[in-house]
Amino acid sequence: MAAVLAMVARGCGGVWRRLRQRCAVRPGSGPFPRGERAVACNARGGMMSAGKSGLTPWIPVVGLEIHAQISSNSKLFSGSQVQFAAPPNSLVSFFDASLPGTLPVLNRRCVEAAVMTGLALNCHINKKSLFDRKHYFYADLPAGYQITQQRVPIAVNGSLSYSLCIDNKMSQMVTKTVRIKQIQLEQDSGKSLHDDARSQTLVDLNRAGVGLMELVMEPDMCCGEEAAAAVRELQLILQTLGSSQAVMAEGQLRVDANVSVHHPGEPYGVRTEVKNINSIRFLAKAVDYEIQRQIEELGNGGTISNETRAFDSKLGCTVPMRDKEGKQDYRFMPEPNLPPLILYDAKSLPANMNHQQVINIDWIRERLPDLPSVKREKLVEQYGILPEHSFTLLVWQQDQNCNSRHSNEDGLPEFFENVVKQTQMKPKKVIGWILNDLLSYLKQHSLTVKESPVSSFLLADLLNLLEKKEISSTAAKQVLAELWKGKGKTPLETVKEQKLELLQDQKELEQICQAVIDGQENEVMAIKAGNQKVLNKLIGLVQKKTQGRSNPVLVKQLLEKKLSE
Ligand SMILES: Nc1ncnc2c1ncn2[C@@H]1O[C@H](COP(=O)(O)OP(=O)(O)OP(=O)(O)O)[C@@H](O)[C@H]1O
Ligand SMILES: [Mg+2]
Ligand SMILES: [Mg+2]
Repeated sequence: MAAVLAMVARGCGGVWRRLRQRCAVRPGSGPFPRGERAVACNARGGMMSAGKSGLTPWIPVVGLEIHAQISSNSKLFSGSQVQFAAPPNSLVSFFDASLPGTLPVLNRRCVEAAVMTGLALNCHINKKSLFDRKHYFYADLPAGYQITQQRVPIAVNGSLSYSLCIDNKMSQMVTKTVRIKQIQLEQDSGKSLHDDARSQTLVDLNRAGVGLMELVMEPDMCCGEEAAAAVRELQLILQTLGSSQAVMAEGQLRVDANVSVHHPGEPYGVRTEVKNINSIRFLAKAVDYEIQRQIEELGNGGTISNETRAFDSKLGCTVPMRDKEGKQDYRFMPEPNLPPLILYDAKSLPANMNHQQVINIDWIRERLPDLPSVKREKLVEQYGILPEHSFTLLVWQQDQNCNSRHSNEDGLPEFFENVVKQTQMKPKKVIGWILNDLLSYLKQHSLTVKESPVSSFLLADLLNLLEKKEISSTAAKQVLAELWKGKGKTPLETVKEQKLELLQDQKELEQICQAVIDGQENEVMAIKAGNQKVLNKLIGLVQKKTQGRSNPVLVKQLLEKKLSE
């Protein structure tokens, strides 16, 4: 065990600690009742787990398949509208319902979105990709097959870099990379609505035929935290590109987590697949649960079968759904109604070609927006803020996108930049006001940046007063609290109304300092005996007496002078 514990170094240490605490607190009970276990990271960032005996470490392996709904007005092969929560079966064309004689017509927007996503994820874009039929029987799949890209997908061999904090500390971030095996275009299925009361199942085909990108990642991850961080970054990239709104709560981003464990030097273990996880928090929990369950099972002499499981968010565990397709034959065959999808680049584009009829990969590449990683780098370079602060700015924006459905609106980074443009305060100081003060208000009131009653202009105005030493930072916080009430007053008006101007009268300030010194004999003795920390208490008392209107630097000087007399 000691050897395994020594490996807690990077990445998933927080998970390890939580799991260990759970085991320590509830020995022999809970979801993993037997045996001691530990999960830690090895040097390459992988998580290692000791089984029952504690002698043979386990290496968990995690690979994700992600279905991202393409942001498009119409479906992948039909003109039906795409809309969330429309009345059941109100957005269904004859093709979506698989009426005989109907044919697919490929949606250009969906292809462009997949190319954009592939380029953003450093993929090779195949200039020729193929469509296939994947057969399976289910009530919400009227054709009996799904059109997908099994043999030659549109994009292959990419990578996604993502960062995660060690032990939940923003200051200790590591960056990792997961390989993207492929991105394929495919149709979504309909939805089965189970009516338990009447023991019947109803089918809604609104979602049938909506364009999806399936992103298949290589099994490069090793714990729930890594999987969660990778999906977070992917979500932000998709939203930045506009290729998917990626709102998980609306099923626009669904994750299948493949998990296995094996001993070092041995081949990968049999994987189970936890299907359709629709929240990043649940993803992390499902993966970690599944790792522990498999270790437990194998440690007790059992075996892992290649099965499909679901995550029960109420119980916090995974449960079997059905056996995996080792037994199920999808009977893949080429889709006869769709020719190969041909894309061009600047070199291969035929002369005199009508641009409306072709897709030029280079044209799309040139128009890619700045990706989140580039945005973060620019923020750090341009404004000198810490990398972890740039991270918080973008992650907060992402949370907003997911909650507010305005994924393309200006977010926190833009707010920060606008404040910086309008104030003389240094960006390094401005970021503190945004991340500590503004964010806590927004969080408290569950508001988006757009809904903030304090605009970037107002905040800049306030910070200018502070910069010009017209108010103290304590007073600035009071003004911010007032501005937050949204009464339409300017910071200066608020300062005047509440009499928060900095005390300029040095004589008055000296008198107040003297009064504080006279009333704090013990503290004065402590300071004189060399305990300088106590000075802060006296500064605080002066601030209190002046209702935060004194300049703490000046107060410190005055107190020091008086105490040395
Ligand atoms: N031993 C393993 N442990 C964990 N994950 C694995 C392992 N082997 C493969 N994977 C992951 O399993 C996933 C396989 O996805 P892929 O789409 O290729 O096949 P599939 O799950 O059989 O197909 P589908 O679910 O689309 O019908 C990939 O994300 C891959 O990284
Ligand atoms: Mg797959
Ligand atoms: Mg799968």
